[in-house]
Amino acid sequence: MSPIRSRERFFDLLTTSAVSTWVSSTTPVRELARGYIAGDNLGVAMEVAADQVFKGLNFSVRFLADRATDRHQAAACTAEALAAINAIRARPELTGTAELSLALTGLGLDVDPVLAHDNAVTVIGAAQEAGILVTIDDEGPGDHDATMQVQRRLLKEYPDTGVVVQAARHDSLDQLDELITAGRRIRLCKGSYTGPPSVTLIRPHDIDLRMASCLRTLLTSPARPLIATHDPVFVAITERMMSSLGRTDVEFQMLHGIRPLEQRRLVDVGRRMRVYLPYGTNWYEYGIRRLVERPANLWLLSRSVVRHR
Ligand SMILES: Cc1cc2nc3c(=O)[nH]c(=O)nc-3n(C[C@H](O)[C@H](O)[C@H](O)COP(=O)(O)OP(=O)(O)OC[C@H]3O[C@@H](n4cnc5c(N)ncnc54)[C@H](O)[C@@H]3O)c2cc1C
Repeated sequence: MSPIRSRERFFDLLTTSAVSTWVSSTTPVRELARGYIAGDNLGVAMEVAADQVFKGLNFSVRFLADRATDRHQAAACTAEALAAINAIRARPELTGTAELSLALTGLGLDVDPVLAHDNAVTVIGAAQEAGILVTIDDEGPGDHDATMQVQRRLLKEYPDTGVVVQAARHDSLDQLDELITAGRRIRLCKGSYTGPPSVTLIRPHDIDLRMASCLRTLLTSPARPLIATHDPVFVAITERMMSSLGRTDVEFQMLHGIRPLEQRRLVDVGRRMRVYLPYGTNWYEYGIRRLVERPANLWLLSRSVVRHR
């Protein structure tokens, strides 16, 4: 089985309710997973954001909401995004550095795509007034098509909205073709989710080749490239292409807790760097996804599961 497929199976096992109750209370796993989270609440996340800004980084906050299963939950998630906008607004030192990453499932995508759209409009409108950028996350193959439908509508109304392209999808280059337009903010990442073989590439080598093609397409386009990777190879290729193409508008993006020294190095050499700051008490699934992405963590995770059994 491909390492990516086994990683996804392991993630599925760790997020079943019986195992997750145990693993989330296992101290080393809990501590490691929480290293990827900016904090349990908005107040703490804002302190982390201010620290990043002090160090010369920009940031993107993401509230780790449950998937909304009714309008009430979707409204609560919308209210949290508006609270984040107000919290950023209240701190003048954060002016011009902030982005919100939005997961449409939190805003009601499962309940009704129209509801998710309307809630996103409320958030994007408020963010725009406050000078804060917004990017729509791609939550994986199960949500991709519904997300794209809502996103197409949002892009007509708010063309500055940032979008995500997961290189690992078979249709990633077609997606770039559809999305590329002058100035559009496009976040290119390898993609965290494995879908059926008809939807996503499975072999790491194939994903890397596709990432390279997407990178070339994006960097030679008039869109605004947001390169979301920790991979030293792709950081180096991006830097080399930036100098050969004379592009200075490229933004690097990395996740909180991953390669912080590299994040600082990029700032020190004059690159634009944004760190993604997820926050909230609902940290388990996000934290475990990050842990299984790193082979070095698998031993620790396997030991926790074996002890559980
Ligand atoms: C700002 C941002 C937003 C993102 N948004 C999305 C999204 O909307 N949808 C989506 O599917 N994916 C998203 N991703 C995740 C992305 O798709 C990858 O899963 C993730 O970034 C790992 O891929 P990589 O390019 O770093 O390469 P990899 O080959 O996975 O990793 C390269 C190197 O980075 C380091 N590294 C990577 N992951 C970890 C880790 N978890 N812990 C410790 N070290 C690590 C290791 O040194 C590794 O060798 C986002 C990533 C970023 C940075």
